[in-house]
Amino acid sequence: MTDRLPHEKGFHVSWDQLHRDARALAWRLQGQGPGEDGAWRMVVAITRGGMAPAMIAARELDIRLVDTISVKSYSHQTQGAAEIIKTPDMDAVGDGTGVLIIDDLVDTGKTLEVVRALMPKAHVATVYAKPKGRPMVETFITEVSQDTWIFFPWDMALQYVEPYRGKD
Ligand SMILES: O=P(O)(O)OC[C@H]1O[C@H](OP(=O)(O)OP(=O)(O)O)[C@H](O)[C@@H]1O
Ligand SMILES: O=c1[nH]c(=O)c2nc[nH]c2[nH]1
Ligand SMILES: [Mg+2]
Repeated sequence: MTDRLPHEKGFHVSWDQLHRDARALAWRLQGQGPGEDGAWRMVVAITRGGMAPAMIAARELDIRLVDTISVKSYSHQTQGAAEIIKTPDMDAVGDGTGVLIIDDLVDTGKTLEVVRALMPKAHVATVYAKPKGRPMVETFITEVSQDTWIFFPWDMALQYVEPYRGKD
């Protein structure tokens, strides 16, 4: 086992940055819904990564109806087939009109492929997007290259690093 990750680039996101970017996403979505005054009816967070940005966006957009969909596809950084293991309340979702689906990021788009099939009329928004999955998302904030791994604050901890001098 190596302590280096098999990805060329890392994009490290702090809690503060995530909060700012999720609020920017909400700002972009505000008034774009199909309801009166462009309101959205409901938020569906894709667990687990979508829950933090969904909570922040729901707060900013004053949406009280929030549900989750659980999709399992990655084990660490290796992807398998995407599978829905828990659906939201489909009576509330209906055909998806006025529903905002929120995730932290789209990478290959496989997760969103199965989510979209369940709620075809919903609006899909992610905070971050990689080029391959970008066509699966209607609204996003920041794009990173396909060979970048995004590190989220819930997967990291502050730790001591050696100064540059003395490393070699
Ligand atoms: O576009 P894709 O290639 O499908 O990848 C994107 C998905 O992968 C990650 O979730 P993951 O399945 O790792 O689960 P988690 O949110 O519970 O960490 C991320 O949060 C997205 O949901
Ligand atoms: O934390 C993560 N960062 C990523 O870049 C990514 N891509 C798929 N799934 C991911 N999870
Ligand atoms: Mg996820």
